[in-house]
Amino acid sequence: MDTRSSREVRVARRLIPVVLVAGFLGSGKTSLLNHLLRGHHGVRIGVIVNDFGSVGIDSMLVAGQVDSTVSLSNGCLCCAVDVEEMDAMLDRLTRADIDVIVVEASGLAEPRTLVRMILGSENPHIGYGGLVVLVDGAEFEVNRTRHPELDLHVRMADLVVLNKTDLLSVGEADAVRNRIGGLAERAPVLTTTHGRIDPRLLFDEVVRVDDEPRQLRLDELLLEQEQCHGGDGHTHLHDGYRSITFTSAAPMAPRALAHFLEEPPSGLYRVKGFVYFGIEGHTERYLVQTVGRHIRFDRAPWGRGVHRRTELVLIGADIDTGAIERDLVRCVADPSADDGPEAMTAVHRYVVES
Ligand SMILES: Nc1nc2c(ncn2[C@@H]2O[C@H](COP(=O)(O)OP(=O)(O)OP(=O)(O)O)[C@@H](O)[C@H]2O)c(=O)[nH]1
Repeated sequence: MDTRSSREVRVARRLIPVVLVAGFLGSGKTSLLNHLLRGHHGVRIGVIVNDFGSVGIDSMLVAGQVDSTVSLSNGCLCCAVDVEEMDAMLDRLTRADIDVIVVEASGLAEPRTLVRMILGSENPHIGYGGLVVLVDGAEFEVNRTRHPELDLHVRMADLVVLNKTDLLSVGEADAVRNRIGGLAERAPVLTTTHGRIDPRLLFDEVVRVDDEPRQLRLDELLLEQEQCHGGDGHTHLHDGYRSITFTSAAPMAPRALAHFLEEPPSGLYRVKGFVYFGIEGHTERYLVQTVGRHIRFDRAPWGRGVHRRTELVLIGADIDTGAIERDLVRCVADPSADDGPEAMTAVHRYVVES
């Protein structure tokens, strides 16, 4: 195993991830969205919000996405938008040459409906990017007493962001973190303020070929300013974000790998890369992308001269990298087990045919 950057694993068919940001009223969704829009100038973010006024217009300008932003001025997103309307919005955004779509749910939205909308979308250009649930650390106990459904939202999350920890003592923060950890089970729980999470957890940095000397764009200038003034640039991000790479020249065992992905280790949020199973009739390159427990495989031929091998990038928070490495080593096929093509059914249930 090595620790090369996730950029080095190239997934041939790029899907635009649709990330859902949910959380009770005032939990910090807009703060998180603004943080993403300001802090990640290399990535073109399309946004669907249910209240345009709640997102700083400056930030929208920073992201250069005013034209392709779809705003819903009335009501919560899940009530106002049915699946077809959502698809129309996603179509509009996917045509706008953007890298990631973030849907900010209203504080009263039902995340399950939104997740279904994304998973049920027929748009071939998008992929499920995960459900991020924000929790107001200072108000969680009060809010969950009044709104017991909040526990369920935390349970459904692929990533929980415990926000507003500046308002808590160390002991209070530990207590609410333990409570959330008990609800969220395996989903990573990030502790932060003002929604400042590492954007690399949610989407990849984009490397653009742009060698021309040119003037800095407004967003780049702002980013520079933020970094000069100790703003929320990358240097202040914390919370044990880790990215590790696993490689294997030996084929992987389909059942074992599928099981690993279905029951991911604690704190693991994303897996991406490609897999070589080497089973007769199934020797193509299996591209894999997971968010939380949502798994997707796409098949593609190996490029000419490309070595058949497995290369995975695994991303999470507070993950036990040694244990994950050992788990993956156990997923390498045992030649004496002689897995036949039927073993591939464990993987094929997650294959999306393009
Ligand atoms: N002290 C403190 N205030 C925060 C933090 N994060 C957000 N806030 C403030 O909390 C208020 C609500 O934050 P928003 O980001 O608007 O929350 P929201 O979830 O988008 O709110 P709704 O759209 O009403 O559901 C704002 O005044 C923020 O400035 C934090 O970590 N600490």
